[in-house]
Amino acid sequence: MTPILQTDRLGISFGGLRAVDAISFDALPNQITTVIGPNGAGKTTLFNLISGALKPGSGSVNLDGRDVTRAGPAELQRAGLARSFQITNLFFDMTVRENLRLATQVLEPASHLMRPLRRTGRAANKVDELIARFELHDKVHEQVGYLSHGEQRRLEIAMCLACEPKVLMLDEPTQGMSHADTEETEALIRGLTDHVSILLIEHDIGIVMAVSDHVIVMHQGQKIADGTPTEVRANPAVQAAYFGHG
Ligand SMILES: Nc1ncnc2c1ncn2[C@@H]1O[C@H](COP(=O)(O)OP(=O)(O)OP(=O)(O)O)[C@@H](O)[C@H]1O
Repeated sequence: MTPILQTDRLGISFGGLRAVDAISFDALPNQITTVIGPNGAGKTTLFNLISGALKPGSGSVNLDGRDVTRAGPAELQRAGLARSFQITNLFFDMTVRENLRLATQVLEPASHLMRPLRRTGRAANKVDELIARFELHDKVHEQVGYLSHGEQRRLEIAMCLACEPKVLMLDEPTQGMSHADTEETEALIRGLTDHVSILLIEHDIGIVMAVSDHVIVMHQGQKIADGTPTEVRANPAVQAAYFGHG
């Protein structure tokens, strides 16, 4: 299977610290690829390099067969990469439907951009599809500021899907959620893989084991293991670095 996303010896240093050290991995289409590792391992920095927030010092990133190593966030979005920034992309004084409608605006032809939002067409259909998929029917007219934390985080993921990305990057999507919300979100994320490939950062090993197809383990900037959740959990180097015993 051809990878949807690939990094090749991707790296960056901050002063003398090699925060991401020659990381190569493949993410396959319609799979969940999860990056794990102890605090400070370099996971967020790796995400920043892939999503164009940081320019790499070395190596390359390839998205669906295209070299996107030096692309900025806007160009990466057009190329099919979406990254959830937790709930920071939401407009809290607008309704759920208004938030989704704004996020889907990118699907409108450029000639429509300065016109009032249309109630029909591709973008409006996308809003309806997202409302159904994320089970937001009874929340559509609610102001986002009044939603629960779990609902806000799910809405943020829905908004990332509005531009129909090929790869969705999620950084601890269930952080701060109740147990029930976490289980619901886990199932939801799993269900998204029929449309999108997912790159995940996750600390909770239970979630990692439950949702991942493929796990990449980082430690001190380096990749120390790469495999299925079961393979990675059985790896002595991972147990030593990540679980604190060998
Ligand atoms: N902009 C920066 N300038 C200097 N050092 C940085 C910068 N960003 C990250 N670092 C350092 O790089 C290393 C990797 O940090 P990073 O945030 O990527 O780790 P992480 O695996 O995401 O950790 P956590 O799980 O705690 O979020 C850490 O030692 C961190 O202090």
